[in-house]
Amino acid sequence: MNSTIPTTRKVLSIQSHVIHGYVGNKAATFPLQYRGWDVDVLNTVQFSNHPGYPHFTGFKCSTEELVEIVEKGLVGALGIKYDAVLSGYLPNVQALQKMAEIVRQMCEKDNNVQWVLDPVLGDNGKLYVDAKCVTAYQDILQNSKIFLVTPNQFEMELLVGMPIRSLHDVKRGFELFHEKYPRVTRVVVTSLELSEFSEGNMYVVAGFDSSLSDEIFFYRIPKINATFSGSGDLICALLTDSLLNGHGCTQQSLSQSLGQVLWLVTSILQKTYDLNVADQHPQDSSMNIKDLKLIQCRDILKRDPLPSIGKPETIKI
Ligand SMILES: Nc1ncnc2c1ncn2[C@@H]1O[C@H](COP(=O)(O)OP(=O)(O)O)[C@@H](O)[C@H]1O
Ligand SMILES: Cc1ncc(COP(=O)(O)O)c(C=O)c1O
Repeated sequence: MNSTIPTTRKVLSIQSHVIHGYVGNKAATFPLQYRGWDVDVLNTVQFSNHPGYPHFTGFKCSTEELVEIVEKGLVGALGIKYDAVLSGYLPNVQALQKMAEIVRQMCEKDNNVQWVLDPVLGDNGKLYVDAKCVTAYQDILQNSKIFLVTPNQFEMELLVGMPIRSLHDVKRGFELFHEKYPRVTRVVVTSLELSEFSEGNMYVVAGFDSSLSDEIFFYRIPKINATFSGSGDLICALLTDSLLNGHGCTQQSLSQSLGQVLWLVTSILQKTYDLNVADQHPQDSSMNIKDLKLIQCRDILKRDPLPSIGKPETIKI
């Protein structure tokens, strides 16, 4: 076999599906495919559109259906070897626990499988899953070897059990996270709103890689004047690509990968915003942007090599 031909990486993505719009698997699949991944897509729910719209219809998969597809089908009968498993929204605590147990075993049996876990719990102080999922995620993070976890600010607060409002809290939060969940190697906390940066209208995105250093790093991102659904699912998928796809010769550090992924996400959100402004009827002043314009952003997704959003700042633990 010609060793210069790169192998195509395989990921199993376990997330929600919407027929219209781009959240969950709809936000992850196209970007991953466009960046060269073979994506096996397991949809945990099938909704007409995401629940941020006033109405939606659809159905949820039962725990038994989800378990059977992975255990009997993908792993059992087909014996597929994945490079990564990406887990996101699961419809109830039982499905979350069972699916996590299956993924944990997949990673234990095969060291090559890397688990990227997005602990989908809620946003802006509001849970959008059963409260029992909080302790379920805490147990999963304590007991499983996980490559990367991507909580938002609220989810990180729930996982470490303290409010995070300042850079000092970020430092303490990461320390607590590492004490509580030593088997999790990398953490990226997306869109932190911190007291130090409230004036400048900035988000902070912070990361820590326990395998590399004792430094927390963070990027400041100017806020676009809108809210987006699916941006969390998008950043998680793009981090999976950047950290595990082996673009270029050397494996990148988490901090380098995050800088490039933030360039991609910011470019996609800005283009989505610009297209929305161009499409808007004058009476639609609310900038609650429901659907990412992922297809219109395909040229952005294809950029290689990727620029970085800037240089990270660091905090010593
Ligand atoms: N209004 C915004 N302006 C600029 N960037 C944004 C905005 N909303 C989201 N993002 C980007 O999307 C990423 C993920 O969004 P976030 O809101 O943290 O995810 P979640 O949907 O999981 O809460 C952030 O790290 C940030 O880069
Ligand atoms: C079922 C489901 N999956 C995924 C998402 C997207 O989450 P995020 O905006 O955190 O990426 C939503 C948000 O509305 C959702 O309802």
